Amino acid sequence: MSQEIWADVLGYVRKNISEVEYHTWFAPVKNLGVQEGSLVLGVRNSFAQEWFRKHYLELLEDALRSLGAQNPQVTFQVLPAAQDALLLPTDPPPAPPIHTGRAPSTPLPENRKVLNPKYTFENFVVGPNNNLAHAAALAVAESPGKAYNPLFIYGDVGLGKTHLMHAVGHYMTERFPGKRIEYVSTESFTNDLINAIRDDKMTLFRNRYRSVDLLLVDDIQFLAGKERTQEEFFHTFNALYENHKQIILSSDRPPKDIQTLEGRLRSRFEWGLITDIQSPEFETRVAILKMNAEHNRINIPQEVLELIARQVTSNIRELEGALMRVVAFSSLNNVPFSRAVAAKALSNVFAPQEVKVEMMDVLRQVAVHYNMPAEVIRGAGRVREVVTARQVAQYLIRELTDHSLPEIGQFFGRDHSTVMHAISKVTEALGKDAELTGSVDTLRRRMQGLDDEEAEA
Ligand SMILES: Nc1ncnc2c1ncn2[C@@H]1O[C@H](COP(=O)(O)OP(=O)(O)OP(=O)(O)O)[C@@H](O)[C@H]1O
Repeated sequence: MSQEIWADVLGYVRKNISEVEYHTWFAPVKNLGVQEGSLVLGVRNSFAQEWFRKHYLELLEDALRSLGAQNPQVTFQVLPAAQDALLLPTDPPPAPPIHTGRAPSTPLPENRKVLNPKYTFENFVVGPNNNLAHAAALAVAESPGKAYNPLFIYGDVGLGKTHLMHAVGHYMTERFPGKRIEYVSTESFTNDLINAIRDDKMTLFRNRYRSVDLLLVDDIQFLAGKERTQEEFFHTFNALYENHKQIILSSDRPPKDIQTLEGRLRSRFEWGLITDIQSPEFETRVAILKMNAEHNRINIPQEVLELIARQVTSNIRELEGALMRVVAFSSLNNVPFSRAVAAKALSNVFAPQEVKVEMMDVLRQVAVHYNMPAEVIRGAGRVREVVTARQVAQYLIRELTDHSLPEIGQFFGRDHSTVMHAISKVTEALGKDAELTGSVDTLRRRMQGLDDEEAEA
């Protein structure tokens, strides 16, 4: 996690100094972690150490302040191995952290280059919001070119489309060493095409994209309106498809909603399987945070993770960012994790939750939604509709309030295991039962004070 803090600091620094300065001074710096609230940076020699103290200390402190440090501290240490090195060419920046323990057996350098090491199936938390997309991706990884071709995954930003595509790539690299994988965004595909036309290198371009075993194309919605690219992609698609090579496409919307997409491409996109990823529900968000914390060996209490999961509800990239902020805040201020610390760390980024939802609020809303008296929901009735409303109420109370399972149980005159059962019933049905999923979403929005228009913005 200290790598993420450092990445954030570097991002801040980069915006405030010139590129030349950045590469000369910051690229060679080694992040040595946060110790007792102080960011420790390894520099090459004592000259650099002095230079940093004089010229960049304030900037670094500002960067830490933007992460929530109240009394920002930076310490510079001269790296032993580099003590006598001159200020000569810089090291490459550190590789992104690799979270998975398994390394590909015979890694293909080019595959490794294109795939994010973090984006594996092992690191993908499966929930009702993404289980179909996950299952489809796994099926494709196991029998590429045979299960579903193409596999078309769509969903809003930051929900794991790229992660799943790369996971198939990693899986294939491990299972079938020697297979060629190409991952490309639609934008890069377009740029490559433009360059190939300009430089008269179309044969090379075609060979590159038509000789792969797995082609992953991100953000295919950007094909809209690009006729020449669509034409070329059409031929690429056909060549691969006819040779039973796997194609996976991602988009922010289903093919039928991509405007100005040629009919022949649209119909091809619909040949295989179209699957979507929805926003994760509370339990999945907590599970994702938990996995992230464990990978980074951070021991963070469940209740703190739950608070973060309540703040960030739709985008997983932002959810991870929020965890990073909480970790940064607590380590830079040298205070242990707590709900209060987390709330403070996130208060600059997210509006504090204005209304504190109470159990009774949830029950009332559920009663209105299902058109039955609140007391009936709380009562002992076993009629199916009543049981469903009761389970939804318990599920939402757990998600939207801070009450524990025994407290919720008491509120309904039941014990905590009944509540646990209700929650797992609803969790199981989400994504499968459209009516129930719709009810839960509507109720959640209503209670978070979002009307539908705002929620979609
Ligand atoms: N189910 C999941 N389990 C664990 N991490 C996830 C999951 N889904 C998404 N993530 C993480 O969330 C971040 C965003 O995911 P990703 O980049 O795949 O989103 P995306 O849908 O491709 O977004 P965009 O449309 O912006 O490209 C990544 O760090 C990814 O690892």
